[in-house]
Amino acid sequence: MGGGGGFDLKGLARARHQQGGGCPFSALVKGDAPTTSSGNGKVVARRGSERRRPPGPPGGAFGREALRVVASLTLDGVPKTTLKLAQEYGDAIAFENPVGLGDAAGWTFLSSPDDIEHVSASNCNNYRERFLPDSYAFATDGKGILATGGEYNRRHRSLCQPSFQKKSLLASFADVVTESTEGLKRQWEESAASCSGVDGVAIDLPLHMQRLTLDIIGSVAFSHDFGQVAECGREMRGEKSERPSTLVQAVNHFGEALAEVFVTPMPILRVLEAIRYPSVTKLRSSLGTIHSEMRTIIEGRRAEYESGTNHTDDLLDSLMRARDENGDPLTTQELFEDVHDIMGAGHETTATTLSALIYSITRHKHVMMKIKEELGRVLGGRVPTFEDLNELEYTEMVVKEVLRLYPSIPIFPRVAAGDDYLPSGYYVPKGEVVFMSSYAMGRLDRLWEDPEVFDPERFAPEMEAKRHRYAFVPFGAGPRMCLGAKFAMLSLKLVTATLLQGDFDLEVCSPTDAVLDIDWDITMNFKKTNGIKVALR
Ligand code: HEM
Repeated sequence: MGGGGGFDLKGLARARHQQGGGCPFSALVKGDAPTTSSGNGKVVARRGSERRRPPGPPGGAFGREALRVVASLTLDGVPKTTLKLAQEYGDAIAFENPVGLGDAAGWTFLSSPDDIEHVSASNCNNYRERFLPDSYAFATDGKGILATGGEYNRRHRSLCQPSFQKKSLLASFADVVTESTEGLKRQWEESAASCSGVDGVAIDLPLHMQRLTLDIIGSVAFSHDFGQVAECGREMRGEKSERPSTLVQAVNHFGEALAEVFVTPMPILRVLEAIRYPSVTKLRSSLGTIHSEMRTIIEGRRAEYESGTNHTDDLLDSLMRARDENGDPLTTQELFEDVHDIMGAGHETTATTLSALIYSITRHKHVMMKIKEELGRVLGGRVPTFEDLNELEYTEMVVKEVLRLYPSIPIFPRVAAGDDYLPSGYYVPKGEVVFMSSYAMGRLDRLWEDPEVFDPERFAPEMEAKRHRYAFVPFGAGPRMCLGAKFAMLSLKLVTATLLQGDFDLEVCSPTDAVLDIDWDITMNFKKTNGIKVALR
């Protein structure tokens, strides 16, 4: 993977060597450590013990090394920087925050499975809150699931979670996935059949996957057809594009505007709003449009319920029927907030993973052959269903290998509610922001043999059984784990199984790297178009 332009850590290695190979930058802070929790979640008294901090950049928060790390974050992006840090410093690294930026005590980056298990699961009560940039709370008014915490998050999660766990609902979502993908497959087949040139028809894979997943999430969430797969067909036939619907435009504008102001702190966002700064105005107006369009849909659905004419069975229906422990339903406003949040969380993440998935399969001919063999054996040309999922074992191994190399949310951060000690022995003070990097974990050679090699066999059941459960965490872990993980896995497998049974051959046009040097945009999703083009023949 690309490492250009980043920070040079030779100085660190030298310093480590001079100090006898240990961990030279660990700060030892003497003091009365408060009562804290052990790796298995039990409370242990650590009074009088040394508060050993993870290593940090020599020279402190304002030293040259720290500045180089900041430069790397800007130039290489957060995921690649976390990998470099993990390779150079080991399982944990801490940055102090002497000026109290963002109210964080400091920032710790973790990449050891034991520490990840401790923070995300076994001692999760100390790390319930997610750390997200202010822009997210600004855009969602502090509502929804992703950016909230405490009792609010618990109530909404518990109301929304059953929709992504109930077998009957997942089975009907699976039908939506295959139906939309069949639509795209037909467009691809028609284009391939009508193309006489030897080079085939080149398609912009990320764009097609974005459109496919928007159609899927629209149908699953509230039985709405965004008409994006049809747009792929029109484009491929060289027909005039249809003007996108108001809702599609608003969804796209919202994503663009959020990316533009993603790392802007709240006070500045407020000022930008007051002076009607274009990105903030775009954010507000697109959200207003999504809100009013979806409110109309939600109110229409309520009216159907009341008149007994409702025939849909989607996420919105499921949430309308849901009741909390007091028997209260979600209000119309809450329904909007949760459905919108879930759509946002599930759309681009799945689209970008699918791009990396189809690319990787197409690029590795032996993988393509093995998947096709499995599809032929299990499905024999028919459309896959929910019941087939368990049989598609090799396809699942390939999906997991793609998630290892290209987790579309590469980092999942938490805030420490109280002082704590990690299984690695390091001290975490209250208020510390703890970053867990699934990207770094997926590419460390202390966790994977030849991590840069694309090899689905590492996810064969016997190989998985030997591995630490928390070495592979593309969906995060613990009580804040991805709500849609099952649905995402189901979608990734079914889209692959449907498309690869199409009457066309797929060939990579560009790029040609075995492992993609993917860039993440500021919102932590892969950049929209990474120049991935495949040809249909
Ligand atoms: C390949 C696709 C996806 C990936 C890699 C992914 C990954 C993640 C990750 C890493 C988190 C943070 C977990 C943590 O902090 O422990 C997350 C949260 C979340 N995801 Fe996904 N996700 C995907 C698809 C989806 C889908 C399809 C949906 C729903 C339809 C969804 C809904 C959510 C929600 C609601 C949260 C917030 C949960 C909370 O804060 O309590 N995700 N996802």
